[in-house]
Amino acid sequence: MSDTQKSKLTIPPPDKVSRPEMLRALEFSLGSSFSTNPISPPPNPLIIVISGPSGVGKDAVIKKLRQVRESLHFVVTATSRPMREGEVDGKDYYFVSKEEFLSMVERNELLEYALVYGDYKGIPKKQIREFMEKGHDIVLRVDVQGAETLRKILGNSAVFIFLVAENELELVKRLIDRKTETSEALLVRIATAREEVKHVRDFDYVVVNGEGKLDSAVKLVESIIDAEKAKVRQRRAVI
Ligand SMILES: Nc1ncnc2c1ncn2[C@@H]1O[C@H](COP(=O)(O)OP(=O)(O)OP(=O)(O)O)[C@@H](O)[C@H]1O
Repeated sequence: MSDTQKSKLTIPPPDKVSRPEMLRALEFSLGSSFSTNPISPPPNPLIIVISGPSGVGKDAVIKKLRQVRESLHFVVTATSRPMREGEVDGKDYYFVSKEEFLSMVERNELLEYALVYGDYKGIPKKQIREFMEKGHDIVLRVDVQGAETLRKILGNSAVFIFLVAENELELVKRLIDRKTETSEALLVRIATAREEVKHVRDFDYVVVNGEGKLDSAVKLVESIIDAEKAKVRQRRAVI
């Protein structure tokens, strides 16, 4: 009789013993006790880059995501653009002067920065490091140009999500209705958006933020995050 056959004999029928007795018998037969260690290690903190053309709804999606996912850290971008009505310094952006911004660049404090429509925007590195160390996932909101730079810096160590409207007309309507741009600025943004949508292939995921369907877009972003956290081969970003 083989060893396996012998050990099988020592296991009582399941209907004759309690669960603890059964566990003991199984452990005895296998020669080791059952582990309570997690089978998979905890997922790495994730960097999620959310991008898309101007007016597509990046801020709107992020605002909603902030309400439903408190564990995410939304990096506050530094910008030299003037504050819009209703915006709060330190919450929406860190509003700094052009001079202050350029000294942050000189001190190498920014992960990425760019001059966008005449204003500087950049991502403070320190904030990302601090929150990743605490185990938080990080959300970066950048324009398409910024996403391309970040891809060069971070490669596949971050997940890149491209937001689009259902079609060009809807995007233009949204920008018109927002009433935050002059006519000239509006024209530049629309012309740029036309070019930017061609860059969708550089991203990992595309999410349609359809008219009146903000909730669905946010749900899809949440599903992407969940799927990323369940990946066997996790991304590992080092800033
Ligand atoms: N799903 C949606 N349906 C209808 N309106 C929307 C939707 N998503 C966003 N909007 C509206 O469209 C306008 C543009 O959205 P938002 O300001 O979030 O865009 P953005 O991508 O952050 O733009 P920018 O890059 O210029 O800052 C806002 O007035 C916003 O309320």
